[in-house]
Amino acid sequence: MLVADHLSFHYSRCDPGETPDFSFTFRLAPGECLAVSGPSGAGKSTLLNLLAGFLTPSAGRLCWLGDELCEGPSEEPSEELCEELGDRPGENEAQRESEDLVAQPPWARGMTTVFQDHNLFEHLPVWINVGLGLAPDLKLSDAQRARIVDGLADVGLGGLHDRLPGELSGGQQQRVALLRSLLRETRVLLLDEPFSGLDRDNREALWGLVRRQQAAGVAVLLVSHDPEDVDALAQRRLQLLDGRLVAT
Ligand SMILES: Nc1ncnc2c1ncn2[C@@H]1O[C@H](COP(=O)(O)OP(=O)(O)OP(=O)(O)O)[C@@H](O)[C@H]1O
Repeated sequence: MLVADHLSFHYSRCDPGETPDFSFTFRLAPGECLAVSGPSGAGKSTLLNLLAGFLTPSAGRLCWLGDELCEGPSEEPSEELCEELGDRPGENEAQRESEDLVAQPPWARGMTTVFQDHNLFEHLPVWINVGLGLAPDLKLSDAQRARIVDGLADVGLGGLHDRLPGELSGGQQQRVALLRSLLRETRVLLLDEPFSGLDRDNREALWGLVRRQQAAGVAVLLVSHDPEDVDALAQRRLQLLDGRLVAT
């Protein structure tokens, strides 16, 4: 279970009132897909960046199956979270007061993020871009090479292994980026509008890959405005309003 308990943040360069004080509380089970929507500027990217560890919260806690990913210095955990973690309320209070923030770096969190921009390596061919998701040193086993070939075929890029990203359309680049993330061993997948601009066939193929991850126990947080994507994948949905996640 991924548990965010009053995970809080404020952009320090912003005046009070200019952006909300963000405070995120939710849980996400292994194999579950939670969809998050909200108006532009509501804080969806901020939420993903806090979960992934690219932003540092000012308070609150983030845990995966009792493993502390991030613990803020001042916030006392809710009774609900204590129950989940087997702590007693107040038990760690003295210790927490004397500590600074404890946060695991992004690479240690077991999370994979697919951003709206594709983040592909422009000088490397498609199959290597995908392979980097499986083995950063590119020492790929035969089984891993086969997964790349099968995965590229699954997302309709079967003949394009050796192309450079600049030789692909925007939608094709998006599929390469998504495939790279979906083939990675991960426990939480953070998806930021991952299917926008793709046609129905390609979206369905990618939904299939996400569902396969869920079946393997990967928890998915899907930021999307598209009701079809949400209906296809999400078991639960929340809205982001005024810096808080609320039931839709
Ligand atoms: N680096 C930053 N410094 C100051 N304010 C920021 C920064 N990044 C985002 N913000 C502000 O924080 C708020 C939330 O931004 P965020 O990008 O998380 O929203 P979003 O819901 O992802 O928006 P969109 O749907 O338009 O991508 C906005 O008011 C934005 O202007």
